[in-house]
Amino acid sequence: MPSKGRLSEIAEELLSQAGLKYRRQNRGLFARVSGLPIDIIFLRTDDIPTLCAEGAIDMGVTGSDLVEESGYGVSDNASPIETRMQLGVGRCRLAICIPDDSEFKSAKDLDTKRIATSFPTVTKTYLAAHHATSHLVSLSGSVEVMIGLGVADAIVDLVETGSTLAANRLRILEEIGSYETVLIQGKNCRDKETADRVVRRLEGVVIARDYSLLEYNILRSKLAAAEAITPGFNSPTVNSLEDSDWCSIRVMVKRKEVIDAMEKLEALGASAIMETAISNCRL
Ligand SMILES: Nc1ncnc2c1ncn2[C@@H]1O[C@H](COP(=O)(O)OP(=O)(O)OP(=O)(O)O)[C@@H](O)[C@H]1O
Ligand SMILES: O=P(O)(O)OC[C@H]1O[C@H](OP(=O)(O)OP(=O)(O)O)[C@H](O)[C@@H]1O
Ligand SMILES: [Mg+2]
Repeated sequence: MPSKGRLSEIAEELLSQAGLKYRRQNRGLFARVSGLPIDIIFLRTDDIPTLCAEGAIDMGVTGSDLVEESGYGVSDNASPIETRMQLGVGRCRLAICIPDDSEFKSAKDLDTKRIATSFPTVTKTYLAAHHATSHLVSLSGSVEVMIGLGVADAIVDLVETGSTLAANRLRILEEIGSYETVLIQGKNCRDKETADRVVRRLEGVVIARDYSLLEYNILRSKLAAAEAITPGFNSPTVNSLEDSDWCSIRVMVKRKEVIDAMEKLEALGASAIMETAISNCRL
């Protein structure tokens, strides 16, 4: 688990919702999960891919950007780590950024220019693919101020809301990739059965966060049209009502699609449409 920083909070909340309970004392670096054969080690987020690849840890929560930067992320059989799950949180983009008033038009224009970044490997690969060889200045943080300091002509850094860029009068030239928090597993994981249990538990939480349960009543004659609006995970559950012309539906719907689905169902004549949040599930 990440020992500090934004991913530490994200990971703590996910594990707790998945019922993996542990007590971390005074920002200690080690904790034991109650009732499961799992020990947690708190490490720097950016060291987690390497330590998993080296077999020091069996699984880890980290950013997919850091997995890619570590060089261990290539998904082929020789890779010492695999991404078991995308956790649906910590979403961000890695982008080449330049001053608001810069005249650079594309990555190619950065050939022979100076680029400050905490992602030298990913940056180098991207630039090479775009026929640019730049001088990379590798730093571990506060990259956005480097253009102002005269250290670089452009930067490659993570962007989430874009507020740090705006505050430093920078804009995105090109996006290199989109990333999120992931659960990784080492190839020589010592207890694959427990690893699978962790994955199943986290899946329950991650899917539940993404989906709501929608219930509504609909005329049987409109069932096919309603199913087209809310197809569900496999298919909706259909129950009979006292009035045999009607039926009641229970179905999983992506949270961000619920309002839209509700409107369409209402227009179709559905009634008693209700959304319920799911806190955990097994599908
Ligand atoms: N706005 C963001 N900025 C940076 N990283 C983000 C952002 N949103 C999500 N992330 C993810 O968080 C990871 C960094 O996590 P970390 O736990 O090191 O947090 P941090 O708050 O950046 O810590 P630090 O104080 O060491 O910079 C990134 O690699 C990325 O995957
Ligand atoms: O688009 P935004 O929402 O503004 O987020 C992006 C900023 O957040 C991160 O910095 P962080 O807070 O981790 O500080 P750091 O540079 O010290 O790592 C990242 O390196 C960007 O600077
Ligand atoms: Mg940071």
